Amino acid sequence: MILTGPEIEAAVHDGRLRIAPFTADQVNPNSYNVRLGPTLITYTDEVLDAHRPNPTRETIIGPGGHVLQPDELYLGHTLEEVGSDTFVPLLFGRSSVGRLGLFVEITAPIGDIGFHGQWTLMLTPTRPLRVYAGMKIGQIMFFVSTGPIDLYRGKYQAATGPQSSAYWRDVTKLRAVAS
Ligand SMILES: O=c1ccn([C@H]2C[C@H](O)[C@@H](COP(=O)(O)OP(=O)(O)OP(=O)(O)O)O2)c(=O)[nH]1
Repeated sequence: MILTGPEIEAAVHDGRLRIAPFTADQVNPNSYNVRLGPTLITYTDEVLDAHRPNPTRETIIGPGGHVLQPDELYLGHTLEEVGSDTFVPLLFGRSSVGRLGLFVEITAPIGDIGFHGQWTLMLTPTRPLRVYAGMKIGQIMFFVSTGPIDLYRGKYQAATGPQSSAYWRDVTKLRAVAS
């Protein structure tokens, strides 16, 4: 089951859902529109290494916006902190943004129950596209869960701003367990 707009609003008011900042005009019939935050990061190495941290360069989107280039992966973030200890959040693009050829996530729309923070957006344009900080870029849906809840304690908890891949932490952890 998916939360309807009025139920999203009710859940924010009674604390089952945390969206900060929250405004009623971002509520959709069955999702909440999230806005693009001002910070983008891009990887600087030509070849990325899944087993190591990869260096990044930061760009702050100015008042005139910033043109995203195809063949580049931009990690952006939501302005809002969104999370719930009750519901399962799923992030998608907005249709109007998809119609401009922009993907806002790559194969990983699922949020964990218990994750709280700004969401990292994986922005990949299909052609050059000027984006603006504060634009309503994506939407998050909330699913009712069933079964006991084991809250998220993962690598991206309490994220502020775009988070580069911490996959390397999985590898470090595996090596520590193996040794
Ligand atoms: O596009 C997305 C998808 C998810 N998240 C957040 C919410 C989610 O709860 C958290 C972790 O996502 P996931 O479980 O897919 O990451 P992981 O690579 O499995 O890391 P972990 O081991 O921390 O779970 O990242 C984002 O910021 N952006």
